[in-house]
Amino acid sequence: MNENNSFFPMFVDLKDRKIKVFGAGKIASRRIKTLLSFEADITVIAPFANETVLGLSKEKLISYEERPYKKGELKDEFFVLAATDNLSVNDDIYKECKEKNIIINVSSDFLKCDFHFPGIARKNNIVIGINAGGKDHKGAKEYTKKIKSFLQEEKE
Ligand SMILES: C[C@@]1(CC(=O)O)c2cc3[nH]c(cc4nc(cc5[nH]c(cc(n2)[C@H]1CCC(=O)O)[C@@](C)(CC(=O)O)[C@@H]5CCC(=O)O)C(CC(=O)O)=C4CCC(=O)O)c(CCC(=O)O)c3CC(=O)O
Ligand SMILES: NC(=O)C1=CN([C@@H]2O[C@H](COP(=O)(O)OP(=O)(O)OC[C@H]3O[C@@H](n4cnc5c(N)ncnc54)[C@H](O)[C@@H]3O)[C@@H](O)[C@H]2O)C=CC1
Repeated sequence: MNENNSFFPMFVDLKDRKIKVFGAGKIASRRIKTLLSFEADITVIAPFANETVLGLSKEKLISYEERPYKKGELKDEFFVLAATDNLSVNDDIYKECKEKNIIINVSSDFLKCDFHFPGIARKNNIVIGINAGGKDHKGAKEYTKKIKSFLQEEKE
């Protein structure tokens, strides 16, 4: 992993891309909502899902499979988010992705991320992604808030 340098902000077309999310709690659901706004094709796998995930599944905006991660299940995902609250499960998902060359983001370990999930501020066609290299989550959150309000206050 790249521990010293910054990550490159690659702006990617997610429309209809297959994304698997393991975990359906606070962090997973926040990220699923963001990814949906970029029109990704999302499957969520978790034994328990929160209201947000259940609601999105009911509206058929995502697929939800009520079960734990099964070793060997990954195949042709564009990328995978490991956002369970079980570190060893997150680690198993990470290892399978590495073996299969699938891009992976592990929310419990910044070193096990091929990419980081950014804070996002959007207005019309402008999309701004904020990242602090895994070294300052609070800073990323604060700058996201500041930039969001800057974009809102700006005249059309
Ligand atoms: C490296 C990264 C990898 C990735 O997951 O992609 C990562 C990793 C980790 N975060 C942790 C904790 C927290 N992260 C947040 C918030 C955000 N974290 C986000 C991104 C990232 N987090 C990636 C790049 C980070 C960077 O830029 O430096 C944001 C920007 C986007 C988003 O999550 O949507 C979002 C703000 C957006 C917004 O609010 O707009 C909060 C606050 C909160 O949730 O309110 C806390 C609580 C603690 C606190 O307050 O400090 C832990 C410890 C977990 C534990 O110990 O259990 C790890 C694991 C580790 O560091 O190894
Ligand atoms: N990157 C970030 O911004 C942050 C990351 N975290 C990390 O994110 C992870 C998730 O945190 P929360 O969403 O708050 O947890 P949560 O407790 O709200 O949700 C956990 C989810 O994982 C699922 N799960 C448990 N075992 C599973 C398995 N074997 N297969 C599939 N799903 C499984 C549960 O059913 C549940 O849906 C934690 O590891 C935490 O350390 C926490 C705070 C911020």
